Amino acid sequence: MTVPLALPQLSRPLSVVVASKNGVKINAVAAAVRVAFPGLEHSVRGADSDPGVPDQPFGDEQTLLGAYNRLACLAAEPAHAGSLLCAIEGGVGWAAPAPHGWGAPQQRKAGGEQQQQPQLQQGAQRGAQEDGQQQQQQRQLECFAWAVVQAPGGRCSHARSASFLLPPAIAELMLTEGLELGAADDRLWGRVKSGQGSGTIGHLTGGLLTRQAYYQHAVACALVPLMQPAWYPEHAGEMLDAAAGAEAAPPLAGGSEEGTTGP
Ligand SMILES: O=P(O)(O)OP(=O)(O)OP(=O)(O)OC[C@H]1O[C@@H](n2cnc3c(O)ncnc32)[C@H](O)[C@@H]1O
Repeated sequence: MTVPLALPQLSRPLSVVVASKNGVKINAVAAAVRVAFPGLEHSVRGADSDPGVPDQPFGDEQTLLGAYNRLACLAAEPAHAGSLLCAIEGGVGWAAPAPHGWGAPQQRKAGGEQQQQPQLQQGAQRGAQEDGQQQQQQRQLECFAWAVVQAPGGRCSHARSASFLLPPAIAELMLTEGLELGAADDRLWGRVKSGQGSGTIGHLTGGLLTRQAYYQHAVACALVPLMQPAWYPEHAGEMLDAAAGAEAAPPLAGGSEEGTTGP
């Protein structure tokens, strides 16, 4: 049994602001909002933002920070009060290691069944450490993104995209020449601004999964608490605030209208 979506009842169209001018990100957010809140009247626009991390973030921590920094830029703009704010940051990092003993085929062949016994005895932690080092030695990179949303009421929620292994040739260009993923993709495959088109994932999957669709899922996942406030009590009322905004907010103590929110 699926849980019905909780569509916010708004007195005016929901304003959605995306922390990027990259059409891929704007379209990904627009598509996610359409799916998350079907039939809800809304507008979507992109705005400049500063991730405050290297142009090519490395690892989850830096990439998530970049997404939150972008969001902070939007939140600092008074004109965005009462809007749903969304930020996406693309990152790369060391590929997640396979369980101990599953890293390289030659290891499995060499160890055979005996190889599995030490795994149980030594525990997962040592295996993970060894294989983590192995990923670095093998210079295997994965690509992923973090999506962050801030409800009109101010509460944030984030989600990580799926990840995929980057081809060794791309990883080498990034690790040895310091290229961003988009630049490495363009160089290797003779493309132009691939990050604003189908993206590396689009190229590698023959269009089966584009960068936009890939990001749309991450944004939809970040929106889950806002789609189901009954199941996430901390998010209850966060979307309704958009409607409460300037028109319906009660006056502050003393009768002043100052401090009410709204575009
Ligand atoms: O205008 P902004 O929002 O900054 O868009 P961007 O694509 O440059 O922003 P990110 O910071 O999210 O991405 C970091 C880098 O990773 C690149 N990148 C990430 N995913 C990619 C993909 O699937 N295909 C190509 N490049 C990608 C991107 O082009 C950047 O060089």
